Amino acid sequence: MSVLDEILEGVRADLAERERSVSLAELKDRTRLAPAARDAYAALGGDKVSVIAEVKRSSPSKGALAAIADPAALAADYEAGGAHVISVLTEGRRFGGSLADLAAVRAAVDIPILRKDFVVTSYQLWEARAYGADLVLLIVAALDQNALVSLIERAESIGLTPLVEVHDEDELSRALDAGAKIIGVNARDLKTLQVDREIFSMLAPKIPDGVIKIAESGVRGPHDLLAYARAGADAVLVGESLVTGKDPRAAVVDLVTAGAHPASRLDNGPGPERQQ
Ligand SMILES: O=C(O)c1ccccc1NCC(=O)[C@H](O)[C@H](O)COP(=O)(O)O
Repeated sequence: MSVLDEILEGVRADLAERERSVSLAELKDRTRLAPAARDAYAALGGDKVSVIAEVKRSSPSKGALAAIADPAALAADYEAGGAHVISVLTEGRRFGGSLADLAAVRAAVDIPILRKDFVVTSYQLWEARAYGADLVLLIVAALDQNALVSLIERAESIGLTPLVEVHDEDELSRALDAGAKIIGVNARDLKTLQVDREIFSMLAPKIPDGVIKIAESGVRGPHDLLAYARAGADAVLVGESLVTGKDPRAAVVDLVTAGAHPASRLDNGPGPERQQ
């Protein structure tokens, strides 16, 4: 069984528990109290390289990373540092996250929030909206094509912006066939946990203009952001190096500053926002 399969097994068990305690109808009712979804395309599709800063306590690859007693305070620091989107890991068993983290972060920041989890049913999309997310991660490797297409459609229909994650060419063509408008290329292979930053450079040229390209994982500092940017990234998603550093806010400032530098866009052509 791969690491991803093990994670999915736990996710399905936890999901079944939540479905027993909160009905879908109740969840849909709760979404009426949630603030209107923020515009993720505006946050990610500008002419600078955007920064998605992640609230990440632990991971299957590294174990415990940071205690993060107050995820709202960390997210507020990220926002003060200029982050464009906050990613909140809500998976509990391997990442130490929760929907309570998502709600706390929603109450603390005004920028869009990504629910980062292993979504396998539309129930989780309603949860994401009910707890204040604006974007939701859909991992191609975790879904068959019918499920991927229907989750993208359902997410969009309830106001969530899907970020569709791929790791190889086959997954990329499935994401494009399914109509993904924001694609995250994860340098981490979720089956082996190996990180290979070159995967982004290999896949980015195959992603059509007008689709937002996000480089996920392995960003240790501005030099990695710049390398991803030169390979065509519109945004980077950063977790470990922010939560393990001494000053997450200053680290975000450094990334945002690098992303705003004209050199970061040299080989990149116009950003999605500036295309017709
Ligand atoms: O981080 C892991 O070990 C991991 C293992 C299995 C599935 C997903 C995993 N991480 C999720 C992510 O994609 C990252 O949290 C995100 O891209 C940030 O990566 P990093 O900056 O390298 O922490």
